[in-house]
Amino acid sequence: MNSEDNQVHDVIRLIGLGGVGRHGVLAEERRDGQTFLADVTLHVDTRAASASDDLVDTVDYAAVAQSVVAIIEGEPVQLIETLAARIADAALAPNAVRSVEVTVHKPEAPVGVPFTDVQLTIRRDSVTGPWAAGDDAAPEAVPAGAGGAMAAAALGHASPAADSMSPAAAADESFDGVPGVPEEAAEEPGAALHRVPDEPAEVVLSIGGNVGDVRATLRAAVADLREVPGLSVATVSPLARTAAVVLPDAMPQPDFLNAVVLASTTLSPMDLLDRVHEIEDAHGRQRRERWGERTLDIDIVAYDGISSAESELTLPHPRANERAFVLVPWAQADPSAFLPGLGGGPVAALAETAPDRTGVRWLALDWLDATNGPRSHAAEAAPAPEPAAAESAGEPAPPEFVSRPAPVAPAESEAPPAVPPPAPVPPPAPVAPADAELPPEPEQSGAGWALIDPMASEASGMPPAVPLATADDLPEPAASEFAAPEQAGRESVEDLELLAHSGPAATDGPHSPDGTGAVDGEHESADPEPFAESVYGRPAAEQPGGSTFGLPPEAQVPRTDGPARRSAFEPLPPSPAPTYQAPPVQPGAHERPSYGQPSQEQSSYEEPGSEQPSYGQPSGQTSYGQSSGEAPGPARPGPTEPPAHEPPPYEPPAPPQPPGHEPPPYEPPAPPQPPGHEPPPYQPSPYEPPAPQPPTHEPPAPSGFEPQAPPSGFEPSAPEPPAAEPSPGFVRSGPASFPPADDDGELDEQTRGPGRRWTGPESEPEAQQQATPKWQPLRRDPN
Ligand SMILES: Nc1ncnc2c1ncn2[C@@H]1O[C@H](COP(=O)(O)OP(=O)(O)OP(=O)(O)O)[C@@H](O)[C@H]1O
Ligand SMILES: Nc1nc2c(c(=O)[nH]1)N=C(CO)CN2
Repeated sequence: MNSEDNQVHDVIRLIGLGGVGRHGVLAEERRDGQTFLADVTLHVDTRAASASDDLVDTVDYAAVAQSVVAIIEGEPVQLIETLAARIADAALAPNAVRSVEVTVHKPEAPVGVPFTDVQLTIRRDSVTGPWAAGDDAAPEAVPAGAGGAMAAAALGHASPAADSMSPAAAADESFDGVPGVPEEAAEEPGAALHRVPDEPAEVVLSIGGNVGDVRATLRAAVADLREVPGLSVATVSPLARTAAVVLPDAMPQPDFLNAVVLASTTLSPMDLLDRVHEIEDAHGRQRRERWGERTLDIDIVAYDGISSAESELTLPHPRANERAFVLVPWAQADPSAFLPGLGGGPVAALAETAPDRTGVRWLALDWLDATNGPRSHAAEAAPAPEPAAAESAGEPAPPEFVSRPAPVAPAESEAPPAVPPPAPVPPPAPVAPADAELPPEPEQSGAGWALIDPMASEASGMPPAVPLATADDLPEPAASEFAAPEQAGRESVEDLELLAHSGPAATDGPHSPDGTGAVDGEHESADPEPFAESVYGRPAAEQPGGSTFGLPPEAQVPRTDGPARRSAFEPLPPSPAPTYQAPPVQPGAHERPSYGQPSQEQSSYEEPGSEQPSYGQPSGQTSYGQSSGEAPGPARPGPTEPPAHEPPPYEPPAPPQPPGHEPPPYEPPAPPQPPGHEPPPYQPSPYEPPAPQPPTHEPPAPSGFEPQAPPSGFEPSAPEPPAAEPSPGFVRSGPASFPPADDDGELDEQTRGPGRRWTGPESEPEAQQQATPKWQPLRRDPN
C-alpha cells in the first residue's frame, strides 16, 4: 500500500439540515427560537462500501442527519460555536467518519443590521481532535505544537516534548491525508500496527462495562490482562462509576464501571488488540450496536507514540480525549499522564473539560483483590450473558462473592508508576507500586472507605478540591466487618454491582435522572439507599448522621483499609472563613479557563446547568444530542420521589490545622455577569427529577483533607484573579447529590442527620451552576 492509498477524498455532504432552535445569548432567542441550518461534510473512506455495497461499511447519513437536527432542536446553548461542536461530535460518532466539517447558519440572528446569514464552519477529526472554531484556513495543515508528537511522545506523562511536533512534520500533514499521523506512518498505513516494538511499549487500556457483575468482570479482566504473554500490567486505576455515554437518541443505559490499566507490552498493536478482544469475548462481550450495553469493553487508548487512523485500530483512541470515564481514572492512576496526538494533552486537564465529566459519580480505591483471586482467568469467570439490549439491565447478575477487598496486585513492570505531584498535594497513587507495603488486611482493620471530594464548587471560589471529611468522621465499621471481612467485601461488591446495574435512579434517589438507570424497579424500591447500607454493612439509620455519615454517594470512595489507617487522613486545610455560606449564584461561574483551554462562556451568560457535559441531560446522563425538551425515550421505571433517608450533605467538624499547613491554592471566582442578562428559568431535563427544596441553613465547618494542585506538568494558562471573598463553600458532587427535602422544603432529621444542616445551594439549578467537577487524585494511606 503506498501513500496514495491513504489519501481519502471521499465526502458525504448533508446540506441544509435545519430546525428551530433556541440557541443564543439573548433571552428572546431562548424564548422565541429561530431557524438554524447546518451543512455537514463527512469524510469517509467509501472504498469498502463501494465494494461490498453494504451500509455497515459506511456511514448512515440519515442517522447523522437526524442526530444533527436533534441537536439543533435540542438543548439550547449560547453560542453557535458550541452548537457546531456538538454537531461535529455527533457526526464523528460513526466509526467510518474520519473527519467532519460543519457549517452552522443562523440567518435570523439578532444582528441589528441587514444581513444575509451568519455562518460558522469548523472542522473536526476523529483522530486529531478539535481545531479552532471558525478558522477558515484550518486545517489544511495541522498546526504545529498541537500535541501531535506521536513518536516522541512520552506516553502517559506530561512532557513538553510530547506536546510538540516539528513544524516540518506538522506542515507535511495534509488534511486529506491522515490528520495527525506522522509522515512515516502515512507512507505505510497500518504498518506500525503490526510492528513488534524494539523495547516494551507503554500502553494505556481502558476497561469498562455495564452488564452483569461488572466489578467482578473488570477484576477478572485485569487478571486476564496480567496473564497475557508480552503484556505487563503496571498500574490499575481506581474504579469509576460513570454515567453511560450514549449515542444521540439512543436508549439510556445503566451506569458503567470504568478503569484504566497502564501496562507495557512487547506485542504489536494489532496483536494486543487481538488479545483484548479475546478477553472481551471470554467475558461474553457481544457487539450488537455501537456504544451499546456490554459486559466488557477494552479499548486501547494509546500505544506509545503510535498514531493510526486505521478503523480497525485507531491510535490514540479517537474519543479518549473527550471521555471523562477514561480520563478521570487515568489521571488518578497517573496525574502527569499525557494523551498524545492532536486533541490530546494533559490527561487531568482534559478530564476537567470532558463533556461527560459530571457523569463520573465516584471512584473506588483498592477495588481489586490482591491476587485477583480465583477469577483470574477469563475462562474461570462465567461470562455474564449479554441480554438483549432492551432487557439487559433488567437482569441483575447474582451477587458476586469476593473473598476480600485488597490492594491492587504489585506492579510487574517498569511502566510508569504514579507520579506524586508536588507538595502539599499528597502522593495520589491509588494503587500500590511494586514495592509498596500492603495495607492491613481487612481481617485486621476492617473494611473502610476513603472519602474524596469528586466535585468541588468552583463558583464558590473554593480551592480546587476540598475533601469532605476527616478520619474522625468516618464511622466505625460494623463489628461484623471485622469478624467477617468477606461479608463486608461481598456487600460492597453487591453494592457496586447494584449501582452499575441500576443506574443513578436506584442509587441517587430522586436526584437521579428519572428512568435512565433504574432497570426493573427492584433495587430502588427495595433499597433506596443501597450504597450507604452496603458500605457499612448496617442500615443507614444506624450510621452517624442517619446515613452514610452524611456524605452523598458520589463523595464516597470505598477503601479496603480500615480504622487503623484512618488516622492517615490528612488534616483539613485552614478554613477560608469561619462559617459557611452557600456561595452566591453566579451564572457561568462554573466555567473557567482550564489550563489554557478557552472558555467561551466566561464573558457571557450561561444557562444554569449548561456546563453539564450531557448535551441535554444535566444530571450526568451524557447523551450527545439528546434534547432537553424531549421525553427520555422509553425510560425504564425509576423513582420519582425522594427517599426519606437520602444522604444529607456532609458537615464535618473543622479539624485542627497542622502547623505549616498551607492554605489551598486559590480558585478564582466567576466573572461577573454582563448587565441585562437575566438567567432564564431553570428547565430540568427530562432525566432530572424535580429539584427538591432544601432549607436555608448555615453552612458547616469547612472540611477536607488538603488542597489540590494541578497535576505536575502543566499550569493554568493565565493567572486568575483573586476571589473578592473567598467562600469556603460547600462540597457537592453534582446534581445527583442535591439533598431531598420534605414537603415543607426542609430536610428532616432523619434525612440530614441529627444536628446537621444543609448549607449548600438553595435550589437544584443553583446547585447545577455550582457544580463543576474537579478531580483530585485519591490518596493512598501511607500507613
Ligand atoms: N483504539 C482502539 N481500541 C479498541 N478498538 C478499536 C480501537 N480503534 C479502533 N478499534 C476498533 O473498533 C472496533 C469496535 O470496538 P468497540 O466495540 O470496542 O467500539 P465501541 O466500544 O462500541 O466504541 P468506542 O470505540 O467509541 O469505544 C473494534 O473491533 C476495533 O477493531
Ligand atoms: N460511562 C461510559 N459510557 C460509555 C462507555 C464507557 O466505558 N463508560 N463506553 C462506550 C463505548 O465504548 C460508550 N459509553
